[in-house]
Amino acid sequence: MPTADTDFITSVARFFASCTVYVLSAAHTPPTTASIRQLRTAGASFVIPSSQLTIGPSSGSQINISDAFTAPITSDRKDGLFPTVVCDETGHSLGLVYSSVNSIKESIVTGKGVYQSRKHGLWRKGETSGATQDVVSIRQDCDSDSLEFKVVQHGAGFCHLERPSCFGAVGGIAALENTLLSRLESAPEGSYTSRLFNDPDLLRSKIMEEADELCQAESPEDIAFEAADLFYFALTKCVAAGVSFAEIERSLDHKAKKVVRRPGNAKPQWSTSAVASSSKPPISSEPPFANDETISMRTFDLATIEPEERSQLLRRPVLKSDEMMAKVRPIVEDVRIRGDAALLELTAKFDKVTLDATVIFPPFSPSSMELDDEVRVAIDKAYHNIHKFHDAQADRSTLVVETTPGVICSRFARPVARVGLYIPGGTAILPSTALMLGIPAQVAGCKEVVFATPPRPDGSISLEVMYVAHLVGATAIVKAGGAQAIAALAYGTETVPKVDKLFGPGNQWVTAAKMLVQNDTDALVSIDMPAGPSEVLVIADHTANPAFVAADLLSQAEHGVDSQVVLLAVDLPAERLEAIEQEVDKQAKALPRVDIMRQSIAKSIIVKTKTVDEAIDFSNDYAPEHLIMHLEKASDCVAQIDNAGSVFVGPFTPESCGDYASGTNHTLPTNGYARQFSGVNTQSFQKHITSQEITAAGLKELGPVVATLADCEGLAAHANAVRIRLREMQ
Ligand SMILES: NC(=O)c1ccc[n+]([C@@H]2O[C@H](COP(=O)([O-])OP(=O)(O)OC[C@H]3O[C@@H](n4cnc5c(N)ncnc54)[C@H](O)[C@@H]3O)[C@@H](O)[C@H]2O)c1
Ligand SMILES: N[C@H](CO)Cc1c[nH]c[nH+]1
Ligand SMILES: [Zn+2]
Repeated sequence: MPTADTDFITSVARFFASCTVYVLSAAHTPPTTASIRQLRTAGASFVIPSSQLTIGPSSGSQINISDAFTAPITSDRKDGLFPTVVCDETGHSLGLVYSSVNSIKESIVTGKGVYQSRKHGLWRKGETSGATQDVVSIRQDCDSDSLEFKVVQHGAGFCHLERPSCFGAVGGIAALENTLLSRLESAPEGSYTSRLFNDPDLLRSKIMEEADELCQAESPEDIAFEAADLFYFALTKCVAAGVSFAEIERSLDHKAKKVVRRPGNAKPQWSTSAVASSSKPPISSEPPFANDETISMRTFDLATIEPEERSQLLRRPVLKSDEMMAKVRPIVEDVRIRGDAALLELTAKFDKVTLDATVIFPPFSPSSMELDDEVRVAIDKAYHNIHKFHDAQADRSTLVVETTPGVICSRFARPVARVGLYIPGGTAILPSTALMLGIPAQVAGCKEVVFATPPRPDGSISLEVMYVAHLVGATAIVKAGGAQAIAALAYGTETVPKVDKLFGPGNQWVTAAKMLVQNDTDALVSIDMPAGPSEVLVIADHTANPAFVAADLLSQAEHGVDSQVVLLAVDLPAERLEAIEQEVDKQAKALPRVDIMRQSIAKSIIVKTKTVDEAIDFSNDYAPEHLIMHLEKASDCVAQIDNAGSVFVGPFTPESCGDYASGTNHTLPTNGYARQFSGVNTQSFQKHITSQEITAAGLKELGPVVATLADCEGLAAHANAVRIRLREMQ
């Protein structure tokens, strides 16, 4: 007849058959609150300090926990042993061993890995090799005839071949964690990981950057690529803080056990209004969901920020170029090797358009460019202004300088013969870019002018782009976008004509591909400049009209989620700045591309400055693509501008005019490249050749100088080419 005590023992034994025992080794005795909390967080039913291995009613029988744990286990082997899988804390298997009731009990009591050798009795792992183990948990399988030990392995590893696992190398996150731990201990000279350990700001920025990139990734390969980057930086943070991957897993398991679910909403700063989630956000005339969250920029005060923070503010929210290069390289290679077949496949993949052929040649049919009168007249007017300004820039004269009597040097321009013009068509089709690139090509006299632009969903090209192609005399139109279009133009395919120079703005795929092909000597192609996501910097003082300022900021923020706009507020009273911020919010919400603006504005900044000079210094360091000056003495300030793609002066000069029709070019350097590049102009389509003609008298004068310098360099043949003539003249 069962007593209360035997009932208790039976129920404890039954309970143990289905639970995990967590052992606190001698090192944890007495147990610390932290170690117990950690194990409880991991879901431990029992945390057993080795000094307290009995439980039960304080009066009456107490039960030894190791007895209770082993009671239900049965072996189906002749030798009565239990096959035991040993794995590390993250569940990677280290090897297969055997356990006996005695070895299990000793493991529970000591907290060390103890097993049963089939030949040599109890096997206290590491007793001779030093590769000991701390046992983290012991579990029975579903029918209680085999076990799993989770351990922290010390020394050279579990395997007798001094490898971490008997099954070979451990990869994935476990391997990454090991590498990070070894870098933390002793990093090789110049190790990037060690830089991350020592620079929390850099690590923070990388985590944010990678999280953003993961959100933007679309294809399965890109998502895997970005997630791996994010894991790397996140784990670096954990390792630096002494947090193991096992702890992360325990926290996950613990969360999974929670009965009450959190609502799961994002914090305000990470809601869709604040974070880029896709390179192609939905564009609709109505916001897809009611979103009343304020659309606002982050504000900084130049007077109170550290120099390091100022440098951070000068950086754009774009992907690092080496990361973009790694993504773009396979696309470019594919087109280089497989030509049209790859181009058609990539167009189907990225633009979701299945085409039979990619290139169309003139004459273009009238129906492919039939426009409303209003649009055609507007394009014609824009064409006129842009042509006028670019025609004036053409270098048609020959420069002639007589440097020494009888030594005549000259320089003259020739068109680049074959040019490729990229016209963006991702989130918006930009016929204006076709004008901005096609007109200077036409003025310069380029022989082959090849357009490339992503096709529309039905496989056609927009009527407006076709009309501009006709106006500027395009010789071919490639229906492709992104990196694949750039590769096709750079290398040529069976049908796409190869070009000598590539022009045009585009998203990060286009810009990275341009940078990549210009470095390939096989392509023998040059580029205009890196013209990536649009940006604008507005400097505003007390005279600025808040509605105008907001409208100018939004005009570039609507280009894409990776655009950035900057407002430099010069000594603005709080109410004035607030009025601008309210206008940004109000106007953005009334515009069709509000979803894009929510994301680009969230990455954008307001910087407060005390003086105009401070603002201009900041702007020169930022080197914006567009600079708008809403200043009392805007015209006077132009002389102070050293770095900018294009400058817009005064309250009645919206940047949009430069984008479309005033005459200046809108293809401009972004991402700070205005420090060293000009925007596209007519001379971008020209190259210069120098020439010289020297008379006998001129050579008599100059020849000895040349011969002396050639002697200095030890290049006797050079000197000889002069002296042979001088001798002839004597
Ligand atoms: N700096 C300048 O002068 C200037 C002028 C006009 C426009 N812009 C900028 O040009 C950009 C235009 O970008 P867009 O995206 O609208 O058009 P886009 O034509 O530059 O890019 C669209 C193409 O990108 C490729 N692509 C998109 N996501 C991809 C992915 N995940 N993998 C591989 N390929 C992918 C696709 O092939 C698609 O056809 C904007 O950022 C705008 O601000 C700059
Ligand atoms: N602002 C862009 C250059 O960064 C050009 C453009 C085209 N259409 C409208 N805007
Ligand atoms: Zn624009």
